[in-house]
Amino acid sequence: MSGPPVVIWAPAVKRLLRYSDLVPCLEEVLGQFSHRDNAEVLQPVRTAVPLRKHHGFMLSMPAYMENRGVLSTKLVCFYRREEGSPLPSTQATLLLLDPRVGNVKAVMDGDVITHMRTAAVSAISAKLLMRPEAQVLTIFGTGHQARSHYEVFTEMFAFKEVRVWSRTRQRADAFCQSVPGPVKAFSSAEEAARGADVIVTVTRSTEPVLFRAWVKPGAHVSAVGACRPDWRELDDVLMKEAVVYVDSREGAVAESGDVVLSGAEVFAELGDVINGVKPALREKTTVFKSLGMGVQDAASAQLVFQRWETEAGQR
Ligand SMILES: NC(=O)C1=CN([C@@H]2O[C@H](COP(=O)(O)OP(=O)(O)OC[C@H]3O[C@@H](n4cnc5c(N)ncnc54)[C@H](O)[C@@H]3O)[C@@H](O)[C@H]2O)C=CC1
Ligand SMILES: O=C(O)C1=NCCCC1
Repeated sequence: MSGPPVVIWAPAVKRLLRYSDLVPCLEEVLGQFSHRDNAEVLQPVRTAVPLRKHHGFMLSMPAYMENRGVLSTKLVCFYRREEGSPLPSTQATLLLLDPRVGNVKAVMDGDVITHMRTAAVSAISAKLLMRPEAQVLTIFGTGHQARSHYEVFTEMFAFKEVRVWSRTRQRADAFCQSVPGPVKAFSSAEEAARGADVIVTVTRSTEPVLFRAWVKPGAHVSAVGACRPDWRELDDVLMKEAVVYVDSREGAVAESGDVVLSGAEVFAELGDVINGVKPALREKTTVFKSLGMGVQDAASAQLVFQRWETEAGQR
């Protein structure tokens, strides 16, 4: 019989997970995913259960990496919240199992993992697809993902200017005051976007907030919100004119309103670029449409658990 699972909650996950470990680990995992070799990664398209009464969805995100011996599933609920609602818009819990016997080894907070692994994957997209001379980063949104994206983008790259846009100036100002480095607050999305080399959209919008007319030719856009087939963050023109990269083709055609409703062609997965199978067209305007993958959570949970075991062994 196996013992009960350990519980590793948000403060411990935050202490144990570092971008310097996460980014190279996820880069490797994205490449493995795109090989479509079942011994490397098995990840069915996630299921979404609508919580109609509560204006939300529960996603179930299993993944198995046979070669690494990692089996996990994340349950994440996300909601359309009224502005100013005290309730969280996303809540996640992760189960890490022993694939040999099927017992749950750890129950982990999934929020910190979701914030950090999503931002880390966007940073990988920027590393691969932004122009080397990129100087200006713009973030649309001021929530959890905005913060984690700010953290990893400023840790990995040396932008000369960072901008943030929110629908209210107050929230943009509050974001600027809460982060360690200089950020310019914008109350006009257009002004925040014009001239930016990299634009990260991390909003809960269901309508386009970023338009091709505002995007500098050759810029890189990492589009992280709009994770339902009828939700949008980017307009049709941007989707059709840019070269579109995704985390998973199956996920993008099933879940991305920006891809499905625009009719844009998906050029490649990030993993295809990492594997050298598809080029990184840095000179073109590029969009990375992120939806999130169970295998990103699985690899992150393994990193947390390994560090937790090391710490436990030292106690
Ligand atoms: N691609 C992925 O792997 C993941 C995507 N997400 C998605 O990323 C987005 C952001 O997530 P969090 O930062 O955790 O949410 P959050 O609730 O912490 O922040 C959302 C931000 O969007 C803004 N916002 C809300 N409605 C808006 C509208 N109509 N127009 C413009 N801005 C609006 C809010 O003011 C806030 O700044 C959500 O859409 C979420 O579903 C979340 C986790 C993973
Ligand atoms: O991958 C995830 O985790 C999520 N993706 C879409 C929205 C909520 C969380």
